[in-house]
Amino acid sequence: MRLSQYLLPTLKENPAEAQIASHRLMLRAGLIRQEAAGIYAWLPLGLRVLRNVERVVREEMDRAGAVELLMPTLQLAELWRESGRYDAYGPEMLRIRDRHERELLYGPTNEEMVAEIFRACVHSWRNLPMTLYQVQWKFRDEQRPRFGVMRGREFLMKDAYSFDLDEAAARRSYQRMFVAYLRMFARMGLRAIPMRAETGPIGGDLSHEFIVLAQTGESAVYCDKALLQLPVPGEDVDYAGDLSPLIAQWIAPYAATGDVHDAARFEREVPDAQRVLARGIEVGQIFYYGTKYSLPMKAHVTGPDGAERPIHGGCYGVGVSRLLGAIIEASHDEHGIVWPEAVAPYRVGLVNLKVGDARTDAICAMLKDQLAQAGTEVLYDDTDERPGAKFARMDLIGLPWQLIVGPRGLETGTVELKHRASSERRELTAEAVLQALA
Ligand SMILES: Nc1ncnc2c1ncn2[C@@H]1O[C@H](COS(=O)(=O)NC(=O)[C@@H](N)CS)[C@@H](O)[C@H]1O
Repeated sequence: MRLSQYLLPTLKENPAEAQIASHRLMLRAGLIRQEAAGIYAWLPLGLRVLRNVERVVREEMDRAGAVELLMPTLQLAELWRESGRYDAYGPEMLRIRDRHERELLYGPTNEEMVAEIFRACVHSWRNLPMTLYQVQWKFRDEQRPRFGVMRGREFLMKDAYSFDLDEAAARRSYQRMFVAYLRMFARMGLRAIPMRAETGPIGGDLSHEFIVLAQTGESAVYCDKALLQLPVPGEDVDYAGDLSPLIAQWIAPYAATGDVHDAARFEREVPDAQRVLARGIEVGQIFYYGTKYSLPMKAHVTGPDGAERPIHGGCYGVGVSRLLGAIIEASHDEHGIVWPEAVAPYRVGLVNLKVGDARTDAICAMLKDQLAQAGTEVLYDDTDERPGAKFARMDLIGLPWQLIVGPRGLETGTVELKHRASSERRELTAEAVLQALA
């Protein structure tokens, strides 16, 4: 992609309204633009990252056996009257009337709707276990949207819902999602810690939040340092097997957010040197809620004994748009964003220091084509701005690699390859660069 034909409205100054690094950097790097309080336009570079985060989430959900569908953002109010949550949900719910005066709402979550789809389509225990998921925009009319996409009003969520014959089976579905969450956040370069959590408006009696440690996080975090060193399950993890021993490793050490923290227990169980007191960002939350929705919504199946019974359910949410903020909070420096390779919008920023010079133009064209053939996405800075401005912008948008082509380097037949995260620079021949990036 040529920068001269791209939309990348970077900002020199820190916007006054941005209080945390990720909000500042997402605006300055031209990833998003606020259209209303808590409502953002996703500009080209930000959208590429959002799609990459979605890809990692989908891959791990699919690996764990979940099946993707897509539900509408608009829902009938009567669906929420069936579960009794319509009035209980409160002012966060955006209520809409259509031209026929029918009561609709912009979905903050989809437990009722997925139960309606399930009860219409599935009637036998032979179809279970089943976990359905979607990646869909949600609306919650937060009283104080803030920190950019971290607490928005319209935001992108992966929400999954499991359906099982009984509690034991439902807990196994819960364990599969727990492991899938450990994997997906690790692949995004994050260390997300599972913590027991309150269940709130979603309900149920078992829930874990997945928290990424960050100074600016909204949640207070107390945990055993052991949790920061546990190995994340590999891609060969056996989802059909018993995940209990693996899960036990992750829930044995003390971990709690401020609202459920037991100070006495923390002091008793965790040696001083192992105690972590930090702040964190909730990037995902999973719930087991049994028959909370299947009873009122009559989501039943016929069991092996021929009797009808309500399914046992759970739901599993990931803040897909929030993750861009969380990743930046966890991975930036004084020059800007440092994207992990798995989610970076482009892998290489190719900088031509003398656009219009036949030799630099030719080398850049060759490198861009060769890298594209090798499957490496390149953002080509073919603008005629000064080198200093080009370097600063490349550092700000945080692509993993910078490939700098200038007349002086070409005198000695070399180009410069810079690794953004380590700032390590190497003068290499074009061939060596292609090898290094293979
Ligand atoms: N206002 C918001 N802005 C951005 N992300 C949010 C917001 N509210 C929640 N999230 C993200 O969405 C995730 C799931 O939200 S939730 O309320 O915990 N869970 C649910 O809604 C369940 N229905 C999941 S299936 C949260 O862990 C958080 O990462």
